[in-house]
Amino acid sequence: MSTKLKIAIIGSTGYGGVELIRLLASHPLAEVTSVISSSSAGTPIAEGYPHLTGIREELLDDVEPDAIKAKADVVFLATPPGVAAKLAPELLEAGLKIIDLSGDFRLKSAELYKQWYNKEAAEEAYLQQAVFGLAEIYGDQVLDASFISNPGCYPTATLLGLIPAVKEGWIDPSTIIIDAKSGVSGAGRGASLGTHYSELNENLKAYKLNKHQHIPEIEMVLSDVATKPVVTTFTTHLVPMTRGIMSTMYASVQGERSTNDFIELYRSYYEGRRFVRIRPEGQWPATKEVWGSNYCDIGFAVDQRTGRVTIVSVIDNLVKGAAGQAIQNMNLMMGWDETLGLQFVPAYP
Ligand SMILES: NC(=O)C1=CN([C@@H]2O[C@H](COP(=O)(O)OP(=O)(O)OC[C@H]3O[C@@H](n4cnc5c(N)ncnc54)[C@H](OP(=O)(O)O)[C@@H]3O)[C@@H](O)[C@H]2O)C=CC1
Ligand SMILES: CC(=O)N[C@@H](CCC(=O)OP(=O)(O)O)C(=O)O
Repeated sequence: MSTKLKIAIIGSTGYGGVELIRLLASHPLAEVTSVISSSSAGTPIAEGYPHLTGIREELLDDVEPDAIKAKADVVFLATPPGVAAKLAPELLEAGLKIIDLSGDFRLKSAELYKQWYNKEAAEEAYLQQAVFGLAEIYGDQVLDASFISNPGCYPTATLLGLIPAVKEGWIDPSTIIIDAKSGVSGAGRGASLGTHYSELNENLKAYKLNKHQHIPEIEMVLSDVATKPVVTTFTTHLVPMTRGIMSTMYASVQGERSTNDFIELYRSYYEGRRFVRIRPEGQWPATKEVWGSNYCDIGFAVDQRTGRVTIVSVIDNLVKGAAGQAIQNMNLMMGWDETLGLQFVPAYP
């Protein structure tokens, strides 16, 4: 009998779920024992995803908590907002470990959740119990957790790019502007007018200005790090590519700091964290340079003329922004090396 950790994936037919399947297929200590769908139970997952032919031939299971409890030790939820809020509590109470990829448990205020997601929040006790799994920053809390709320894709790129400078007081948090761009897989597999080919191809669109649900998530963490309330301007754009997020951030520098000072600060802050790579002076990361990998690459340019720093941070939204970071959190929860099953070299070109 296999001694591997048993994994169930709810939402396995979505982009986040199918990326979990891809990454977990080569995990040395974990195996997927149930792929779950609320709409296609009883059909083979490879029918909707032929790239899984010969890799995952089993039928999709229904969302049935008792069956999940019998088949799994850890449950990943890669479901739309509102689903995990209802499903996670019962699974947690049954003793399962939960990693939720949706936004349902990230915000610790039910009121904020309702305001930004336009839905009723999960029960207060569970909002408080869920650990915000930004692994490089809150890894110590993840170690003891049985319930992880995986950060959003944009917040992952943005926060990893901002936290050291905010924490050290090297930038004025009230001046931060975040200009973020995402590939279309960030919107999930469902078809919509805004994401179909002829709307997207040869096009660049800003969306959800001042209304994006990741604004309170970014502000929650920056306020925690700055130990005072921080508000930011955060603008998202849709780019005609499949994977990738670039967050370009601007802020006023406090004190005399060069580009190299920032590079040294970040290298020291992230020392030993294998998934954050700090670029040398004059080199700014591109999304293709992290494609298919769990890396977050960060580059800097201080402008002595304006007194501002530009910070460029890139991730693959489906890996470090979703499934990869979720597996990194699982590794930490289990007391394993955080890089297990995640040591991919980015696919280039
Ligand atoms: N795409 C990305 O880059 C990122 C996504 N996320 C978040 O992860 C979650 C999943 O995103 P993504 O995979 O892109 O979305 P998709 O739309 O691609 O997939 C969502 C899946 O959820 C399942 N689902 C829908 N309703 C229910 C329900 N009531 N009960 C159980 N399952 C349900 C659907 O499968 P079925 O009908 O078969 O059940 C669907 O395949 C979202 O909350 C998203 O915001 C977070 C970070 C990055
Ligand atoms: C390109 C695109 O549409 N991206 C999505 C990201 C969705 C996401 O990850 O949402 P949660 O973090 O709330 O789960 C968006 O901007 O809403």
